Amino acid sequence: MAEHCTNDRQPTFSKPKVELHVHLDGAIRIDTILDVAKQRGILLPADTVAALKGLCTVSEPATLTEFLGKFNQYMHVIAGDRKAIKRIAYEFVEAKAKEGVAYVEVRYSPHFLANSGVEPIPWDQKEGDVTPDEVVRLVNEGLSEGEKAFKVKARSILCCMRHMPNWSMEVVELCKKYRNDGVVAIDLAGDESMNCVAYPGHRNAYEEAVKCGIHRTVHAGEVGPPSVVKEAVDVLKAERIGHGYHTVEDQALYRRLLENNMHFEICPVSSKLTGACDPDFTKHPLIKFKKDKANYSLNTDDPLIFNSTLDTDYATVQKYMGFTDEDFKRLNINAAQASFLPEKEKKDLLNLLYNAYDMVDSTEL
Ligand SMILES: O=c1[nH]cnc2c1ncn2[C@H]1C[C@H](O)[C@@H](CO)O1
Repeated sequence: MAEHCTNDRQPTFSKPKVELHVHLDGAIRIDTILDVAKQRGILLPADTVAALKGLCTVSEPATLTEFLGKFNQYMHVIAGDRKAIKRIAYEFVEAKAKEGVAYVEVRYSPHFLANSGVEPIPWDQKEGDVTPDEVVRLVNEGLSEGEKAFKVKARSILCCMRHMPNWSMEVVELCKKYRNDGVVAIDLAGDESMNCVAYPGHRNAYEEAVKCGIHRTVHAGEVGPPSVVKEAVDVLKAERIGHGYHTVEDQALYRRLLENNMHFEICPVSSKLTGACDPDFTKHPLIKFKKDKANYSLNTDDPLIFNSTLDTDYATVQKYMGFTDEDFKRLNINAAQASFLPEKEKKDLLNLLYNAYDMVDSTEL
């Protein structure tokens, strides 16, 4: 995209930000993929940053299915490698610090990074000994070391995958096991255009999450119809909606979610390049969300694949949707309020934002 952020200019919104929707495996550095491939003796179809970037990124609007295919290019390099898994988590926090993020919730599928105790073994890997459980421990370690090194608060969300309902119960068990080690919620990601209705495996996992007080978000209404959003809210008891653009096509549902102050995790650049929304940003549903004072955040989703940074998203909505600094403050405060942090930590985060934004309290906006 033409309006990409470069490091030599001021960010669109230079105050501390909160990011709630970003995939760890969609946020890996290209040079790290090359480096790990070299170390592991894995031959890639490209051996320079520029060439590999060409294979891993989408620059023109595609479909969600085509976009998800990009993960096939590199996931086998990182999956099943303990050092690499920890490294991508650590480097992720470093990248967020550079973007001015004060708090981030990063999500991933533990099964997609494992090569043992997962059926089927993903990415055509040979069986090894890195289980989904160990993946979570390694990511927790990388995030926690990153937090200390880069002064960014980082928590994680574990993803169930739409096409893999048999993994979901284990995902919620991992959320329970690691709830005191940085895991704050469960998510349901993957190809909503192919699996519209959540399988019983997902429903059971979310029921268990409700029972155990595990926070819940669901990818819904990204490319799928409003009925997926309705199911996410009414059946899976989602507390936040990942994307949710197509909610606006069901007036009654949209009104209800506005009244209930449902939080939408909006990813502008992603929504164009996955074909989720009209590529003309001046027709984006976010304009309606903004007009209606909906509760939403701005997020990168998969910065590796979109060749973007958080600033790309901020610059896009500033340029095409008239977002101002006041709008950015308001949406970041909403993001902090919708975060899955415990109340005391949420309050601290909100105070950090109020101070940085020269605000006394939330009633100012
Ligand atoms: O935008 C997305 N929609 C649905 N699924 C997604 C999106 N971005 C990434 N994913 C999938 C692919 C990843 O491997 C997985 C876990 O992070 O989640």
